[in-house]
Amino acid sequence: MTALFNRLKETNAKEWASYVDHEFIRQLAAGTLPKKAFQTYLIQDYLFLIQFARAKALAVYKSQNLKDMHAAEQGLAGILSEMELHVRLCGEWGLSEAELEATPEHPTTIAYTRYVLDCGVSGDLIDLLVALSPCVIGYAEIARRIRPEVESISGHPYAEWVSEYAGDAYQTIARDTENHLDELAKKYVTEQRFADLGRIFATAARLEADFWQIGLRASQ
Ligand SMILES: Cc1ncc(C[n+]2csc(CCO)c2C)c(N)n1
Repeated sequence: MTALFNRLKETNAKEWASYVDHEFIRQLAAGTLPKKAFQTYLIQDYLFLIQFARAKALAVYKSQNLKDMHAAEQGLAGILSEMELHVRLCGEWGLSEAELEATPEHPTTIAYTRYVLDCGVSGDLIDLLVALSPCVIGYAEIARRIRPEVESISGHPYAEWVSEYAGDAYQTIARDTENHLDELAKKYVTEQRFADLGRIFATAARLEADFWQIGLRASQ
């Protein structure tokens, strides 16, 4: 069987494309995305990452062995370091960490994060990791693809954001995440189960596309 993650992507190609080829990303890559769109997105992303840190902690709870726990631990460490970027950029715009945390969550932020948490609470570790996979692996794919365009524009306004995700540290986390999911799938995922996991994957990819839309809507 093709490795699980690639198979999920191929089976849900439309939802995947709506996420990784979103208009927000096209404008971001070209450097034309309005600042208001990016700022609105990044503040919501900070709130999103707080919930995703909880989801990684839930992955520890759902793990039955140390290997799976370490993988969740690495994911949690990745989120905490990613949030330093958010705090720094928002600080440059005059927003404190306390103000960030006091910002109300957008309905899409609530929908996406609570959906993922519920996949983990009501399902097993694989359900949870599949719900998390578009987020972790999608950003690595997006950043790799747009990096040449971003680097060709001097003084690109979003260069720091892109280099965070295109950098070796993050690319390695994303590759490890994909390999870990594929290994678990080889052991535990049957053909019957694949359809259920596909629905989780497609929902998470659609919610990622909606998440970009939070930013675009704010600048219209
Ligand atoms: C909406 C949204 N989707 C994905 C990411 C990317 N992301 C989420 S958690 C994490 C660290 C994984 O170890 C990364 C890179 C994001 N920031 N916001």
